[in-house]
Amino acid sequence: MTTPFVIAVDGPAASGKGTLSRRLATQYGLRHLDTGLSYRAVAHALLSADLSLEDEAQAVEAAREVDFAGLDPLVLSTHEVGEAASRVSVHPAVRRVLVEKQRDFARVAPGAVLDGRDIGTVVCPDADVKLYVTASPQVRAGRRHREILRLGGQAEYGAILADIERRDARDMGRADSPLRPAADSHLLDTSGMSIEAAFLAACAIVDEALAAKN
Ligand SMILES: Nc1ncnc2c1ncn2[C@@H]1O[C@H](COP(=O)(O)OP(=O)(O)OP(=O)(O)O)[C@@H](O)[C@H]1O
Ligand SMILES: Nc1ccn([C@@H]2O[C@H](COP(=O)(O)O)[C@@H](O)[C@H]2O)c(=O)n1
Repeated sequence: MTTPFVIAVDGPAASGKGTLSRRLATQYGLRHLDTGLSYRAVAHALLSADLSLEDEAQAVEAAREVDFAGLDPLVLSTHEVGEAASRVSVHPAVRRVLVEKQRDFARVAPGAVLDGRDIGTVVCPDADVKLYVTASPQVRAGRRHREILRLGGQAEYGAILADIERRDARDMGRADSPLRPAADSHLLDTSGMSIEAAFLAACAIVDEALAAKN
């Protein structure tokens, strides 16, 4: 493979894009970047410094400091940080800084799997494969609920569903880089699919693209 092979995976919260992306990266020997963590890192920096999430200039400063190698999913994966991330991600100047860093990551051989909300539409519009992973809000809320309980936490299904619907509305409704499938993306609705079935369906799509590239 001469030029980096890039797989773009987009989708709404708790759709399973991270799970799928990690497996695809392992399967195809690619690097993986969860771009949601970079928006979470900006939000976490503002929250920790007691700064307003509406303060675009401070958010840009925090975005410039983001180092993908130093992102800690354990610290950044809380509900509070996720909610704050969806608020800082509406700032266009923050997006510009993070998108440049994400593109730099994708450029390195042998290539990468990036997951997020705008990978196929904005970050890597020329990606070799674009997947749009989704599932109904009820299915996604059920998965997240089970995940939290499995990890020993406490959560109420109704509150998670409300959170997912609010996050969808904000991510799909913002002016800059709203969440939407790229015109040339493959839609994977995993509402009735196991993790394994979703992975196999994605591999079939990637294998076809690899064959066409080589
Ligand atoms: N096809 C599937 N069937 C059942 N459970 C799934 C499936 N895909 C993912 N899951 C589970 O759903 C939960 C959410 O998955 P994951 O964290 O990959 O979603 P995500 O889209 O990356 O979420 P976020 O955007 O919030 O980071 C996890 O517990 C995961 O194990
Ligand atoms: N490419 C991306 C990735 C994420 N966001 C925003 O960050 C929030 C948190 O993302 P998770 O995937 O970790 O849940 C998300 O709700 C988006 O608002 C983004 O804008 N672009």
